Amino acid sequence: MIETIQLTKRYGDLTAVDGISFKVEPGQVLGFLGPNGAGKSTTMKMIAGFLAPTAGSVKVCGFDVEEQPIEAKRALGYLPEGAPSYGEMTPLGFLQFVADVRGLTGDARRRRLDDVIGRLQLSSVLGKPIDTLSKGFKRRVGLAQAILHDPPALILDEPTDGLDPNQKHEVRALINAMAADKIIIISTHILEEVHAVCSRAVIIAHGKLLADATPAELEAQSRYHGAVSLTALNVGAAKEALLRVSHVEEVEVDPQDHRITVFPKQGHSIFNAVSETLKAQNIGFTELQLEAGRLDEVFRTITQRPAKEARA
Ligand SMILES: Nc1ncnc2c1ncn2[C@@H]1O[C@H](COP(=O)(O)OP(=O)(O)OP(=O)(O)O)[C@@H](O)[C@H]1O
Repeated sequence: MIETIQLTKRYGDLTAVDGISFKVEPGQVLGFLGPNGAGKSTTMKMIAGFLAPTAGSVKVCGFDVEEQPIEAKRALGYLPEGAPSYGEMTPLGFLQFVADVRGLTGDARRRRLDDVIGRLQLSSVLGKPIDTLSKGFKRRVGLAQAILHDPPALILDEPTDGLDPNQKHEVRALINAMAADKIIIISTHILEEVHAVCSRAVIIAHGKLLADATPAELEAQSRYHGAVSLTALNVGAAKEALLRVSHVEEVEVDPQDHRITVFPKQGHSIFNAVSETLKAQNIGFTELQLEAGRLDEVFRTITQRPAKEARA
């Protein structure tokens, strides 16, 4: 388990991380979300033991990061933001160096090197200076060093930032493949990532923890949760008919694509009634959908609310 207890970091007058507490169990991928400057990297650096907290503590697999730093670091793989490494080294040289630092020897060392080189598909670039590699390959080298000693816990700071869609997909697939038996924390401001890899999400802003929930629970906070959306041939007629369906609170038309969203009164389900009304009145429609909720809207609402109110 990774546990942060009232974790706090102050830089002079600025409180970058303000009393953050959460737990992550094996098999969970925790998405750490927040706007720029929220305190994500600072929190991750404190979990990884790269930065001492001003107050509070972190335990990694039962080891206190400040009191038992060697044991805690042994249990942890860390990909810092931007995946920095030694640009003049080759991936092979760099990974051999990390294997030395991690104390890997003999068969285990060979097996682990083969495993990460295969898993991250690094064979074709093993002998080229890291500085000359594409962003995607650099990120893969960074991930390879993080998982080289096969740690039970992983901290990945924006692992897909700046990657193209194919590279993002590859990195997410790798995280999913490792997720079953590891504790993984990834920071991101890409909300689709939460759906793609996270079993839970923590939202922070101005250093404070504002939400800790599953993606579905967060979506359920969206005003779009339970709404019904559709495209109609005759938008005006459809809107008029939909406003008369029982338990409909509001009907919105997107000014750009003219998609209609029908909002229910609180606690009511309107999907069947919407569909039946449109059919009964011969109003042509396509793409009728029940909305799960929109994470981007929940993220905006939570992070732009005053902190006290958000935590209430
Ligand atoms: N070494 C430092 N000295 C002073 N202030 C710092 C230092 N490092 C970070 N900060 C400040 O602490 C706050 C949190 O920064 P942090 O990098 O943790 O945010 P973040 O959520 O990771 O942001 P981003 O998404 O932009 O990476 C910011 O206001 C930042 O300017």
